[in-house]
Amino acid sequence: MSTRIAFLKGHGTENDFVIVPDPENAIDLPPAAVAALCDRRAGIGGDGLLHVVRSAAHPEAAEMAAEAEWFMDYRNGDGSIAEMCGNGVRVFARYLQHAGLVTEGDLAVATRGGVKRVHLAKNGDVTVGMGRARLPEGDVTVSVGERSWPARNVNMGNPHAVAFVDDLAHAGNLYAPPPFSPATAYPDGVNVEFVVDRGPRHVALRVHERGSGETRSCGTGACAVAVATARRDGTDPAVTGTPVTYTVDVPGGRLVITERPDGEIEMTGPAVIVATGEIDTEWLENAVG
Ligand SMILES: N[C@@H](CCC[C@H](N)C(=O)O)C(=O)O
Repeated sequence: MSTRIAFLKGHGTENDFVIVPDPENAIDLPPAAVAALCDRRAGIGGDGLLHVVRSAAHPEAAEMAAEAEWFMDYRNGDGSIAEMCGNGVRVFARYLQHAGLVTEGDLAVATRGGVKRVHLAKNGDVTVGMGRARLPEGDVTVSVGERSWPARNVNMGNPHAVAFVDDLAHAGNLYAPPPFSPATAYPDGVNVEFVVDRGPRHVALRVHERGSGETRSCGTGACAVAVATARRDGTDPAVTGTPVTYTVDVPGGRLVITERPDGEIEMTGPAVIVATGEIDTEWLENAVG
């Protein structure tokens, strides 16, 4: 007889997630199970999965338990693990509110990228303190077909390569990760953002995410883009002493990113729970094989 596991489905600017509440970390979710659940035809479908666990119950988060009760055990759609997911944190916080585990206002969420401070606003927006970006040195070129562009390395806990292009269509179909030169530039893979200008302090992006393919939004990617654009525009707050805000349009909506002179970055955007349901564990066991 099959048993059932509760799940929810949510998204943040259409970066969508299967949410699996599991406070005591009792559900085994190997990569193949995550990939089966995120499969858009044979599973529930999602760019990634948010495993909701009490920090104290997870070996990777126990040290953060005093600061943050809940750990976002984030997985990419292919089952791989990533350090951080910006849209994921907003949706994670929205789930905690939806489940009555937190109320509107401020909370802390443990992630593999450290504890993130989150604010659930009355208007439905969610703001996350994303920490500081690192800008590793290195000249990298990203190509699509005949075109190639220099890419800026920006690390938001997870790696990003940001390329400014004339037209987002030049990024092509993004079915596969765009090739880099040197090919060894990112041994652990990378998320690639293609960026165009839309107006003063306003850009738009398309993204190919490591472990998920082209997605409709990437929160860490939008932060990486804002950071790279500020350096390009001469608005780097560490230099000007003034915070800078960029509006970043993604295919699935809009994110607003502010970087302060101390390097701290805040991201604001929506987060929505769209469905609840039950996973048939017999199906999942068969899918995993
Ligand atoms: N969509 C996420 C990023 C998820 C992780 C990424 N695919 C990686 O492997 O680093 C976001 O909103 O930040």
